[in-house]
Amino acid sequence: MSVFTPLQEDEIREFISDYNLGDMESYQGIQGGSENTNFFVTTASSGHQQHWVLTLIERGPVDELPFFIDLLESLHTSGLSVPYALPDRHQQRIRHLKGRPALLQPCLPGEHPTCITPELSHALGVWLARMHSATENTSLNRQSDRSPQWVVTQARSLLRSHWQSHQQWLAPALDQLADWLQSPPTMPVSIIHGDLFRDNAMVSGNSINGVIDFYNAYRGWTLMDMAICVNDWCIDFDNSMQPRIQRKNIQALFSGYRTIKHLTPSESEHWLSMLQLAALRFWVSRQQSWKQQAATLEITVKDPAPFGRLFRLYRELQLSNASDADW
Ligand SMILES: Nc1ncnc2c1ncn2[C@@H]1O[C@H](COP(=O)(O)OP(=O)(O)OP(=O)(O)O)[C@@H](O)[C@H]1O
Ligand SMILES: N[C@@H](CCO)C(=O)O
Repeated sequence: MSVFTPLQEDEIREFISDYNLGDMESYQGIQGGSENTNFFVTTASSGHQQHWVLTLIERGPVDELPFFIDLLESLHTSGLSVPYALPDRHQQRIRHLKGRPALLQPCLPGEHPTCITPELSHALGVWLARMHSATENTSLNRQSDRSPQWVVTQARSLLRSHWQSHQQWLAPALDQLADWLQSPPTMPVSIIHGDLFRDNAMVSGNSINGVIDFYNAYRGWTLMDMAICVNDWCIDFDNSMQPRIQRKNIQALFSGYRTIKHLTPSESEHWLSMLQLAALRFWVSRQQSWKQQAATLEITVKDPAPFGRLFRLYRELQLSNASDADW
């Protein structure tokens, strides 16, 4: 469920009336999210319908909302389709409803992708490169609360509690990642999405209509965004739940990215470490959500295990000295 704070029709109608969008025609709570309360809202003015998403921010970094509002405004201004916060008639973008910060954003058309093709992967690469180019030289800044060091520290703690059965291979893998982070490589940075899974993209066929849910965005390695996308979009799991790398989709994602941005030798050198870090990041965060939310039946908790298997696969590739050409 994702309507944590129910709203009455009158409350939504009054909220919408501050935006000069005409009459509210309909509204509907959105199921499926796990962080915030979202409603689809349709307005009509002079027979022209428009579709919006009303979000009540329930948790997360509320103090940092101005960063997210500025980021989305900046991406929107750069021509990227994102849910920027619409200003009301008083030029307020962040408002309050039922005691929570509330935003009204355009509803992006399309669906979350299910079938990932090389063409769609190429389009994703282009989209990522456009976002990175748009933000690399801005003053926008935010530190991640899930930094690489945080990921390794949390993983070591989980190794002692929930992941003891992985001790033999995982302990040295974490030591190696920690060593790598002791002298982090110099690689390009920008504001990155940080969570661009399939369920944070809206697509039609092989086109990306837009990207949503920027609440994990921060200034960091652009290669991390590539790795997060590859791990969700370009990996399938076979019948025995083992990860299978979809190489054509990875190549297409990179070729799309390269139409706008170059990759540096340092990025090529550290790609396998970045894939590991990205897999570990979500193995850790899903395991923590599992612990925290197992008792909350209303929230769908995603299975951490696939990211553990993926991290292990990358570790084995690293130990076998696999070159890019081998996989
Ligand atoms: N601007 C938008 N345009 C179209 N659909 C949207 C938009 N915002 C949200 N949605 C829909 O609502 C769903 C939940 O939104 P969102 O992912 O932002 O919620 P959340 O609670 O932060 O969820 P989670 O963190 O679990 O992804 C999305 O998967 C999408 O289907
Ligand atoms: N995309 C994340 C959840 C939201 O951060 C995951 O699949 O674990």
